[in-house]
Amino acid sequence: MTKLSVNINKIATLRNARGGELPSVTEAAVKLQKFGAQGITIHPRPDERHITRKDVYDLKPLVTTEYNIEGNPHRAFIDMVLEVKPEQVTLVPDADDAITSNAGWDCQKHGAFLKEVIREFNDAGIRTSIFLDPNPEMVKYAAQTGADRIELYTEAYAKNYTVNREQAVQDYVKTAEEAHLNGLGVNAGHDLSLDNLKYFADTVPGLLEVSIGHALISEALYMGMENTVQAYLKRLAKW
Ligand SMILES: CC(=O)[C@@H](O)[C@H](O)COP(=O)(O)O
Ligand SMILES: NCC(=O)COP(=O)(O)O
Repeated sequence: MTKLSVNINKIATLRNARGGELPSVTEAAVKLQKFGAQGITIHPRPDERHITRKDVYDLKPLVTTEYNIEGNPHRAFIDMVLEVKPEQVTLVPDADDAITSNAGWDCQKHGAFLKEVIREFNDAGIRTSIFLDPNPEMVKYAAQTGADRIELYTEAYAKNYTVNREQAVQDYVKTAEEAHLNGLGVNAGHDLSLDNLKYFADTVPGLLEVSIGHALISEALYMGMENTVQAYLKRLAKW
């Protein structure tokens, strides 16, 4: 079964537009889980443009499914995650000024650094996942870091899905297969949507979790949160 973790960054983007508490990030997290989300993902960025440090702590007691915190492991991020102790941390090599995540790790180049950081999270009992481009060659280096999982960066898939979906998914299948051979679990995310999710989940072997934010929160504006979460869960169902 592939779990649906809803990324609520965009709820915070909307809230921050006015500086108040509407819409509430915590209320959204509670409702999304009630409507069937099997996890909540956030990506607190250093400039707090959407999720703030306060949100990270406020959400902890309210996420009763699986709490996944994404980010670039600068010292302040590492310390916050160690304090909050989510079920999973996803390491993403974002530049501080990146508009959104735009690349996976070069685990060959940054292997020693990742190994050190991942040991800290492992010691605290927090599952680790590292954001990776669909490149099977990179998997053995990812495995050497001691990470539990990889998260496949699906922007290229989403972009090419409408052009040629068989071709768009190929490298993801190969990378997932290589990950399984190396004992790594496989997550995926970025620009997944109601349109492109089903084919990806049906085709990539052993997909444990998808984290979806931008499209899901946008679709919820039209369809409502409950209908939207249910529609995503249907795309992930195997029967
Ligand atoms: C790690 C990842 O894939 C991202 O999709 C990210 O969580 C989205 O961040 P923004 O919401 O800041 O674009
Ligand atoms: N890890 C990916 C994520 O959390 C959400 O990405 P997106 O759906 O907002 O592109």
